[in-house]
Amino acid sequence: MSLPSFAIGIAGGTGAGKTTVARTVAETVGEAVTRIPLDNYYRDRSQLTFEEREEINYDHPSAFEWELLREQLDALLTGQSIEMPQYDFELHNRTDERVTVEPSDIIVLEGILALHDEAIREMLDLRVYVMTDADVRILRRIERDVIERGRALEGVIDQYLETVKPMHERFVAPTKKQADVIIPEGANRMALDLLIEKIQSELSDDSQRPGDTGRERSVVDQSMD
Ligand SMILES: Nc1ncnc2c1ncn2[C@@H]1O[C@H](COP(=O)(O)OP(=O)(O)O)[C@@H](O)[C@H]1O
Ligand SMILES: Nc1ccn([C@@H]2O[C@H](COP(=O)(O)O)[C@@H](O)[C@H]2O)c(=O)n1
Repeated sequence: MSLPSFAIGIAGGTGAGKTTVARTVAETVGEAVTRIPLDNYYRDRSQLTFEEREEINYDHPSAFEWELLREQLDALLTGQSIEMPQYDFELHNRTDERVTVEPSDIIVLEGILALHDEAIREMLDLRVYVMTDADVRILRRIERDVIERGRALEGVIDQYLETVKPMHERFVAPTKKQADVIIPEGANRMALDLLIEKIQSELSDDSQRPGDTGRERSVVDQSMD
Protein backbone atom coordinates (compact mmCIF):
# COMPACT_ATOMS: atom_id res chain seq x y z
CA MET A 1 0.00 0.00 0.00
CA SER A 2 1.06 3.61 -0.52
CA LEU A 3 1.37 6.11 2.32
CA PRO A 4 -0.30 8.20 3.46
CA SER A 5 -3.65 6.54 2.81
CA PHE A 6 -6.43 8.51 1.09
CA ALA A 7 -8.94 9.43 3.82
CA ILE A 8 -12.62 10.11 3.18
CA GLY A 9 -15.15 11.35 5.75
CA ILE A 10 -18.86 10.65 5.17
CA ALA A 11 -21.23 12.65 7.38
CA GLY A 12 -24.99 13.27 7.35
CA GLY A 13 -28.09 12.84 9.46
CA THR A 14 -29.27 9.57 10.92
CA GLY A 15 -30.74 7.36 8.16
CA ALA A 16 -29.35 9.58 5.40
CA GLY A 17 -27.58 6.67 3.71
CA LYS A 18 -23.98 7.13 4.97
CA THR A 19 -23.35 3.43 5.51
CA THR A 20 -24.86 2.62 2.13
CA VAL A 21 -22.57 5.15 0.43
CA ALA A 22 -19.52 3.86 2.34
CA ARG A 23 -20.33 0.24 1.43
CA THR A 24 -20.92 1.10 -2.22
CA VAL A 25 -17.59 2.93 -2.38
CA ALA A 26 -15.85 -0.04 -0.74
CA GLU A 27 -17.45 -2.52 -3.15
CA THR A 28 -16.90 -0.48 -6.31
CA VAL A 29 -13.62 1.33 -5.95
CA GLY A 30 -11.53 -1.74 -6.71
CA GLU A 31 -8.98 -1.20 -3.90
CA ALA A 32 -8.86 -2.36 -0.29
CA VAL A 33 -10.94 -0.01 1.84
CA THR A 34 -10.76 0.28 5.64
CA ARG A 35 -14.09 1.44 7.11
CA ILE A 36 -14.28 3.27 10.44
CA PRO A 37 -17.83 3.61 11.81
CA LEU A 38 -17.89 6.63 14.14
CA ASP A 39 -20.45 4.74 16.27
CA ASN A 40 -17.62 2.55 17.55
CA TYR A 41 -16.19 5.61 19.27
CA TYR A 42 -19.19 6.25 21.51
CA ARG A 43 -17.69 6.59 25.00
CA ASP A 44 -17.42 3.58 27.27
CA ARG A 45 -20.32 3.88 29.77
CA SER A 46 -19.69 0.79 31.87
CA GLN A 47 -19.79 2.88 35.05
CA LEU A 48 -23.48 3.68 34.42
CA THR A 49 -26.58 1.51 34.79
CA PHE A 50 -28.62 0.57 31.71
CA GLU A 51 -31.32 3.05 32.77
CA GLU A 52 -28.74 5.84 33.06
CA ARG A 53 -27.29 4.94 29.66
CA GLU A 54 -30.76 5.14 28.11
CA GLU A 55 -30.93 8.82 29.14
CA ILE A 56 -27.70 9.89 27.36
CA ASN A 57 -27.86 12.33 24.47
CA TYR A 58 -26.16 10.25 21.76
CA ASP A 59 -26.35 12.99 19.17
CA HIS A 60 -24.25 15.54 21.08
CA PRO A 61 -20.52 15.62 20.24
CA SER A 62 -19.67 14.95 23.90
CA ALA A 63 -21.02 11.40 23.48
CA PHE A 64 -17.95 10.45 21.42
CA GLU A 65 -14.36 9.73 22.48
CA TRP A 66 -12.68 12.08 20.00
CA GLU A 67 -9.18 11.66 21.45
CA LEU A 68 -9.24 7.91 20.75
CA LEU A 69 -10.64 8.43 17.24
CA ARG A 70 -7.92 11.00 16.42
CA GLU A 71 -5.20 8.65 17.65
CA GLN A 72 -6.55 5.63 15.78
CA LEU A 73 -7.24 7.48 12.53
CA ASP A 74 -3.75 8.95 12.68
CA ALA A 75 -2.31 5.46 13.23
CA LEU A 76 -4.18 4.01 10.24
CA LEU A 77 -3.13 6.89 8.01
CA THR A 78 0.49 6.30 8.88
CA GLY A 79 0.28 2.60 8.13
CA GLN A 80 -0.28 1.10 11.59
CA SER A 81 -3.03 -1.33 12.56
CA ILE A 82 -5.42 -0.45 15.40
CA GLU A 83 -7.54 -2.26 17.97
CA MET A 84 -10.94 -0.73 17.17
CA PRO A 85 -13.61 -0.70 19.90
CA GLN A 86 -17.02 -2.22 19.10
CA TYR A 87 -20.42 -0.82 20.09
CA ASP A 88 -23.66 -2.51 21.09
CA PHE A 89 -26.76 -0.37 20.42
CA GLU A 90 -29.02 -2.65 22.44
CA LEU A 91 -26.84 -2.25 25.55
CA HIS A 92 -26.01 1.41 24.82
CA ASN A 93 -22.39 0.58 25.51
CA ARG A 94 -19.09 -0.62 24.15
CA THR A 95 -18.52 -4.33 24.19
CA ASP A 96 -15.37 -5.92 25.65
CA GLU A 97 -14.39 -6.95 22.13
CA ARG A 98 -11.72 -5.11 20.11
CA VAL A 99 -11.24 -5.78 16.42
CA THR A 100 -7.84 -5.51 14.77
CA VAL A 101 -8.19 -3.20 11.78
CA GLU A 102 -5.45 -3.02 9.20
CA PRO A 103 -4.56 0.14 7.26
CA SER A 104 -5.16 0.29 3.51
CA ASP A 105 -4.93 2.74 0.63
CA ILE A 106 -8.41 4.10 1.36
CA ILE A 107 -9.78 4.86 4.82
CA VAL A 108 -13.47 5.76 5.14
CA LEU A 109 -14.72 7.38 8.35
CA GLU A 110 -18.50 7.36 8.47
CA GLY A 111 -20.93 8.82 11.01
CA ILE A 112 -23.32 11.63 11.89
CA LEU A 113 -20.48 13.86 13.12
CA ALA A 114 -17.67 12.65 10.86
CA LEU A 115 -17.01 16.26 9.81
CA HIS A 116 -17.49 17.87 13.24
CA ASP A 117 -14.01 17.73 14.78
CA GLU A 118 -11.49 20.13 13.28
CA ALA A 119 -8.43 17.93 13.82
CA ILE A 120 -10.21 15.02 12.16
CA ARG A 121 -11.39 17.17 9.26
CA GLU A 122 -7.78 18.15 8.65
CA MET A 123 -6.79 14.50 8.39
CA LEU A 124 -9.37 13.89 5.65
CA ASP A 125 -8.55 14.25 1.96
CA LEU A 126 -12.19 14.23 0.87
CA ARG A 127 -15.19 15.37 2.94
CA VAL A 128 -18.62 14.11 1.91
CA TYR A 129 -22.05 15.03 3.31
CA VAL A 130 -25.03 12.81 2.51
CA MET A 131 -28.18 14.92 2.46
CA THR A 132 -31.60 13.26 2.68
CA ASP A 133 -34.93 14.79 3.74
CA ALA A 134 -35.80 14.50 7.43
CA ASP A 135 -39.10 12.68 6.82
CA VAL A 136 -37.34 9.94 4.82
CA ARG A 137 -34.62 9.66 7.47
CA ILE A 138 -36.99 9.30 10.44
CA LEU A 139 -39.02 6.63 8.63
CA ARG A 140 -35.82 4.68 7.93
CA ARG A 141 -34.69 5.16 11.51
CA ILE A 142 -37.94 3.91 13.03
CA GLU A 143 -37.75 0.75 10.93
CA ARG A 144 -34.08 0.16 11.77
CA ASP A 145 -34.26 0.95 15.50
CA VAL A 146 -37.31 -1.24 16.08
CA ILE A 147 -36.11 -4.19 13.96
CA GLU A 148 -32.33 -4.11 14.43
CA ARG A 149 -31.70 -2.20 17.64
CA GLY A 150 -34.44 -3.68 19.84
CA ARG A 151 -36.17 -0.36 20.52
CA ALA A 152 -39.87 0.39 21.21
CA LEU A 153 -41.64 2.68 18.71
CA GLU A 154 -42.62 5.23 21.37
CA GLY A 155 -39.02 5.50 22.61
CA VAL A 156 -37.69 6.01 19.08
CA ILE A 157 -40.15 8.87 18.51
CA ASP A 158 -39.41 10.51 21.90
CA GLN A 159 -35.64 10.26 21.32
CA TYR A 160 -36.02 11.75 17.85
CA LEU A 161 -37.97 14.78 19.09
CA GLU A 162 -35.94 15.34 22.28
CA THR A 163 -32.36 14.90 21.08
CA VAL A 164 -31.86 13.54 17.53
CA LYS A 165 -33.67 16.36 15.70
CA PRO A 166 -32.37 19.33 17.75
CA MET A 167 -28.79 17.99 17.74
CA HIS A 168 -29.04 17.36 14.00
CA GLU A 169 -29.95 21.01 13.47
CA ARG A 170 -27.30 22.28 15.89
CA PHE A 171 -24.32 20.05 15.13
CA VAL A 172 -24.83 17.72 12.15
CA ALA A 173 -26.46 19.89 9.45
CA PRO A 174 -23.92 22.75 9.87
CA THR A 175 -21.09 20.38 8.88
CA LYS A 176 -22.53 20.44 5.35
CA LYS A 177 -20.49 23.63 4.95
CA GLN A 178 -17.31 21.64 5.62
CA ALA A 179 -18.02 19.17 2.80
CA ASP A 180 -16.24 19.07 -0.54
CA VAL A 181 -19.08 16.98 -1.99
CA ILE A 182 -22.78 16.83 -1.07
CA ILE A 183 -24.65 13.70 -2.15
CA PRO A 184 -28.40 14.30 -2.42
CA GLU A 185 -30.77 11.50 -1.45
CA GLY A 186 -28.17 9.03 -0.25
CA ALA A 187 -27.02 6.44 -2.71
CA ASN A 188 -27.73 8.61 -5.75
CA ARG A 189 -26.09 6.63 -8.59
CA MET A 190 -24.80 9.59 -10.56
CA ALA A 191 -23.27 11.24 -7.48
CA LEU A 192 -21.76 7.93 -6.39
CA ASP A 193 -20.20 7.35 -9.81
CA LEU A 194 -18.61 10.81 -9.67
CA LEU A 195 -17.37 10.18 -6.13
CA ILE A 196 -15.83 6.83 -7.08
CA GLU A 197 -14.24 8.37 -10.18
CA LYS A 198 -12.71 11.11 -8.01
CA ILE A 199 -11.31 8.56 -5.52
CA GLN A 200 -9.84 6.47 -8.33
CA SER A 201 -8.20 9.47 -9.96
CA GLU A 202 -6.69 10.58 -6.62
CA LEU A 203 -5.33 7.10 -6.06
CA SER A 204 -3.71 6.95 -9.45
CA ASP A 205 -1.94 10.26 -8.77
CA ASP A 206 -0.35 9.96 -5.31
CA SER A 207 1.77 13.06 -5.75
CA GLN A 208 -1.30 15.29 -5.90
CA ARG A 209 -2.64 14.24 -2.49
CA PRO A 210 -3.04 17.23 -0.19
CA GLY A 211 -2.29 15.05 2.84
CA ASP A 212 1.25 14.24 1.71
CA THR A 213 2.79 17.20 3.46
CA GLY A 214 0.08 17.75 6.08
CA ARG A 215 0.69 14.38 7.67
CA GLU A 216 4.41 14.72 8.27
CA ARG A 217 3.53 15.28 11.94
CA SER A 218 0.90 13.26 13.66
CA VAL A 219 -2.40 14.89 14.56
CA VAL A 220 -1.75 13.99 18.17
CA ASP A 221 1.37 16.21 18.10
CA GLN A 222 -0.54 19.01 16.36
CA SER A 223 -3.28 19.09 18.98
CA MET A 224 -0.64 19.84 21.63
CA ASP A 225 0.53 23.06 19.91
N1 LIG B 1 -30.66 5.97 -1.78
C1 LIG B 1 -31.39 5.12 -1.07
N2 LIG B 1 -32.58 4.70 -1.49
C2 LIG B 1 -33.36 3.87 -0.78
N3 LIG B 1 -33.00 3.37 0.43
C3 LIG B 1 -31.83 3.73 0.91
C4 LIG B 1 -30.95 4.63 0.21
N4 LIG B 1 -29.84 4.84 0.97
C5 LIG B 1 -30.01 4.12 2.09
N5 LIG B 1 -31.19 3.44 2.06
C6 LIG B 1 -31.74 2.57 3.11
O1 LIG B 1 -32.00 3.40 4.25
C7 LIG B 1 -31.62 2.74 5.45
C8 LIG B 1 -30.61 3.59 6.19
O2 LIG B 1 -29.45 3.68 5.38
P1 LIG B 1 -27.99 3.74 6.03
O3 LIG B 1 -27.02 3.74 4.92
O4 LIG B 1 -27.84 2.68 7.09
O5 LIG B 1 -28.06 5.18 6.73
P2 LIG B 1 -27.09 5.87 7.79
O6 LIG B 1 -25.81 5.10 7.81
O7 LIG B 1 -26.91 7.27 7.28
O8 LIG B 1 -27.84 5.86 9.10
C9 LIG B 1 -31.10 1.36 5.04
O9 LIG B 1 -32.15 0.45 5.17
C10 LIG B 1 -30.74 1.53 3.57
O10 LIG B 1 -30.88 0.33 2.86
N1 LIG C 1 -26.82 3.92 22.32
C1 LIG C 1 -27.10 4.62 21.23
C2 LIG C 1 -26.12 5.22 20.47
C3 LIG C 1 -26.48 5.92 19.33
N2 LIG C 1 -27.77 6.02 18.96
C4 LIG C 1 -28.17 6.74 17.77
O1 LIG C 1 -27.43 6.32 16.64
C5 LIG C 1 -27.46 7.36 15.68
C6 LIG C 1 -26.22 7.33 14.82
O2 LIG C 1 -26.21 6.19 13.99
P1 LIG C 1 -26.71 6.27 12.44
O3 LIG C 1 -26.34 4.92 11.90
O4 LIG C 1 -28.18 6.51 12.46
O5 LIG C 1 -25.97 7.37 11.78
C7 LIG C 1 -27.55 8.67 16.45
O6 LIG C 1 -28.51 9.51 15.86
C8 LIG C 1 -27.95 8.24 17.88
O7 LIG C 1 -29.14 8.84 18.28
C9 LIG C 1 -28.75 5.42 19.74
O8 LIG C 1 -29.96 5.51 19.42
N3 LIG C 1 -28.39 4.72 20.84
